[in-house]
Amino acid sequence: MVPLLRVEKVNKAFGTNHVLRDVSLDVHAGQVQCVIGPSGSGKSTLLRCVNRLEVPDSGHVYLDGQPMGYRWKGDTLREMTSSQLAVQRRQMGMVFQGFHLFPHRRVIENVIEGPVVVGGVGRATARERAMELLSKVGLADKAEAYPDSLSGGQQQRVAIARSLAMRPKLMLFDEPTSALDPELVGDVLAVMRDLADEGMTMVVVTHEMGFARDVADHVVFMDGGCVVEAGPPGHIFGAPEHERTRSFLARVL
Ligand SMILES: Nc1ncnc2c1ncn2[C@@H]1O[C@H](COP(=O)(O)OP(=O)(O)OP(=O)(O)O)[C@@H](O)[C@H]1O
Repeated sequence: MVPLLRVEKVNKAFGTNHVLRDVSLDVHAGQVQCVIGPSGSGKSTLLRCVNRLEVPDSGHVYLDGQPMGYRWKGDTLREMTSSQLAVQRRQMGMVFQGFHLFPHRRVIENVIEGPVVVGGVGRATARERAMELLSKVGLADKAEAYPDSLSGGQQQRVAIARSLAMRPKLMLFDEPTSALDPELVGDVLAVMRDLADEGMTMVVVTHEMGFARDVADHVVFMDGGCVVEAGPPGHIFGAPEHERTRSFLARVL
């Protein structure tokens, strides 16, 4: 079966800093993969290469069998134009550590912006769907509020609803709870857990080991820009094979 997402031997350097080294992974539809590892190991860069916010130096990323950033013309691969790439990128939702909401627009406007402006969905339909999504993330009563009046955890849940409004095939989360006060982390993780239960395909860069252990189908441990070890959480957390994995887990658990 073709994986929904395939990362194939991706390399990325910033100057002399070789940040990703031959990173490969497959994510199948409905899977949750958590990427863990020490600070600076390349986790965020990997996600950014997946949705092509960064362009890999070599290697490829395939979404549903289609190479990200390229299209076939006859039997040669041609680089996409930026507007073609934007369309392709929309198939992935991305949630960052910061929430990047529009501060001067109400919560509901933040959620309907993408479908209306980019997706060409009518306002009434977009609004109805946005209200469903805000209910899903537990914030229907905040639809008319401005982002600044919400807690960080609530803003992050709005950011998740906003990504979902574009009906992505896949959600990428880059440390979505790292900027939150500890007491707000649980609500965001609960929303992500619900998404996982509903079958959303997710790649989650996280320092939340409990989430990785309990929710992931597959855990990828990165260190020094390499995938050191990957497998089911029972294997990574219960019986890691590599000393680097063991010493990382001993530090964080
Ligand atoms: N745009 C950039 N320009 C230059 N160097 C960068 C850039 N983005 C990332 N790096 C470098 O790449 C390395 C890996 O960073 P990255 O953010 O991918 O790691 P990470 O594993 O996500 O770390 P953390 O857990 O702290 O977020 C770091 O040395 C970082 O300084």
